[in-house]
Amino acid sequence: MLGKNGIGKSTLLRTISKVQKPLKGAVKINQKELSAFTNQELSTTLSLVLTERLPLSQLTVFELVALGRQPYTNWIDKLTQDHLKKILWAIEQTEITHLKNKRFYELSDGQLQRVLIARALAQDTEIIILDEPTAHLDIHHTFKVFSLLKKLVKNTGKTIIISTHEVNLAIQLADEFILLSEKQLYTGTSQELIAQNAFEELFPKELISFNKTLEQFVIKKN
Ligand SMILES: Nc1ncnc2c1ncn2[C@@H]1O[C@H](COP(=O)(O)OP(=O)(O)OP(=O)(O)O)[C@@H](O)[C@H]1O
Repeated sequence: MLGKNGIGKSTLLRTISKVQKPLKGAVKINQKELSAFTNQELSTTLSLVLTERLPLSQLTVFELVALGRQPYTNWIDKLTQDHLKKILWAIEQTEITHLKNKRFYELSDGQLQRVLIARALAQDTEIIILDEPTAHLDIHHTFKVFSLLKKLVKNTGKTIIISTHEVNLAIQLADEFILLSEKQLYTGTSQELIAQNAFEELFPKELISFNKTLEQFVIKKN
């Protein structure tokens, strides 16, 4: 999901994930109105990864990821072999095995982001929603998170929806776009959006412009 600052990306993601009520209209997941989902149903259908700082606690990385199993267990001390398997799989997929026993407050932003993705994976939902998952990351860690998400889509068939300002990277990696602009909402593949000149609507044209051949935004020389 792309759109300039303040256009409404987080609001739309919060609406899709039932954190807030729709300002207008309705949300349906698999033909069912979101308002008809119980909390239990929703937490086994959709997981949400936000960039907000977590409340301070003594939780280890393993325990934080294990919390993803809460919709199925309620208590960490009742983890069965099946739960354990899913938690370890999530840890392995996100390549955080070496961090398993660390306290989560010891982690770098890039490591924490992978841990939160692991928790969402452990939650085992069809849909994962991430609001600006690379907000505080350098270009290397941004790419690491993007390629991890791409790998997960390929390996698990999950639907992963992210909002991002990393337009150039998204054009290379995302299968489909939702692009919010003041005029309208565009959806489709990058090629479909390029054909509609949708990327040009993201930003004012004085400083950067969209280069259709490169399929990237470039800085204007003068
Ligand atoms: N459909 C809407 N109608 C009216 N107000 C809206 C709508 N969507 C969002 N807003 C308001 O616009 C403001 C910015 O929204 P939001 O934080 O969702 O934008 P954003 O695209 O996520 O911004 P950023 O990229 O800076 O994080 C908020 O005050 C929000 O309440």
